[in-house]
Amino acid sequence: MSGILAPEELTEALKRLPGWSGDGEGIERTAELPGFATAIAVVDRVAAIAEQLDHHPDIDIRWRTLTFRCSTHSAGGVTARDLDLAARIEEVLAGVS
Ligand SMILES: C[C@H](O)[C@H](O)[C@H]1CNC2=NC(N)=NC(=O)C2=N1
Repeated sequence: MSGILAPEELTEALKRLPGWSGDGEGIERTAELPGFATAIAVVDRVAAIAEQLDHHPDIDIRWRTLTFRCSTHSAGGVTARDLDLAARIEEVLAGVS
């Protein structure tokens, strides 16, 4: 089981995740894609990764703007699993924009 990150650990981790911000409650990033179809393709790839990891982000879809929010519901905060998921979301975004 991963535990909730200490505030200093979270601050350090966010330095390695440009574009992501957050606090003990969750981390998030917004990304604007070239269009709606691309945004949905990103959501589809992230969904496959989330199923693999058994760890799922909250996703807000507004036309071509996506907001991903990662927190570990069962732990009530941000854990290493959220950092891993955020890094994987970054890989997907890097592949399309
Ligand atoms: C049973 C299953 O492992 C849990 O419900 C998982 C699924 N995905 C999850 N995703 C996130 N973000 N937090 C969780 O606590 C969580 N729990």
